[in-house]
Amino acid sequence: MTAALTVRTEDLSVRFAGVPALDRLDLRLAPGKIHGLLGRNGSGKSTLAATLAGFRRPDEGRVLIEGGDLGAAQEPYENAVVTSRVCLIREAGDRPDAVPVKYAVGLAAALRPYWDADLAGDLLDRFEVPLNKKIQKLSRGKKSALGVVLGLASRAPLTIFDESYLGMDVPSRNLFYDMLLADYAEVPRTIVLSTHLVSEVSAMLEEVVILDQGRLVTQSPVDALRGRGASIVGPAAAVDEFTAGFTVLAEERLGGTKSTTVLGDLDPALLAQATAAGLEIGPVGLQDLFVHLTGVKS
Ligand SMILES: Nc1ncnc2c1ncn2[C@@H]1O[C@H](COP(=O)(O)OP(=O)(O)OP(=O)(O)O)[C@@H](O)[C@H]1O
Repeated sequence: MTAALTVRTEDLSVRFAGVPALDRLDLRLAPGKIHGLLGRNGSGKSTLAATLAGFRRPDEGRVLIEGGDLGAAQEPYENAVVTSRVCLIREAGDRPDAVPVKYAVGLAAALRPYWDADLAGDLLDRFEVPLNKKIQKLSRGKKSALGVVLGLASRAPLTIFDESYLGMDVPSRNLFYDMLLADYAEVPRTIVLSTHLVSEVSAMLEEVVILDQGRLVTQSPVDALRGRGASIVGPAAAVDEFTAGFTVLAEERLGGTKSTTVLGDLDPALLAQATAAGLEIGPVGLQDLFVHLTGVKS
């Protein structure tokens, strides 16, 4: 039985040639949740994922992984007990690729204490990954699918997918999301999905970490983040009148109807005013908040 792990970073910095890729990060990833690790290109997501998985030694500060059958907090770097329980799947693969798929599957089965062979077989069938083909001869999408299979079937108490599924086409990615949710419901564990494609994964996430230029912008449950703003939909003139004075995150117009996403709290008096004006109030989209918080100009 997999028991989810808790991850903490304390004052974590990683530098390349003196330039910080991660800058004094203090984080806590709660056990048994699906976390989104979000940030623009170059924000430090892959560096953080690699450091959490023990692939990289921090330059300052530390990573601590605890709970489950690990018990007290331990650092992952050069620690085989921790790293056998932490599965990082990256687009690059990190596997020998002049060997058939079945070799990589056998290796994972030998190294992963919670490996589920039935699940692996089922997923290889569903993603149509041929067991006897050499990994280097697989298409990019099938290589990604192999990574997804190894990540899910490892049932590692901390499983990190670092944009490893982006090589797959949309139906395969949707299958990955479905299989991830189904297996996570059966065997809860701590999952991290690193991505800049926020809208695609936002419905699955329970908590998010947003990085920008190696620094922590925010760490928050998704619901709390969505509560930081609202979308107002209705007749364009009424929406414009109501949203004047708010920070506008996004606007969309279809004929006479407009949807404006704003930052800020809507108290009960404002909500009543909106209803009286015939406006509908909805939650703010994670993508809009992400764009705002990381300063992307749309
Ligand atoms: N091996 C390396 N050598 C030198 N600099 C690196 C190395 N790996 C990452 N960096 C730098 O560290 C910073 C963070 O990169 P990282 O790959 O962690 O970002 P990312 O958020 O995963 O980006 P992307 O979404 O583009 O994959 C970038 O400025 C990058 O150029």
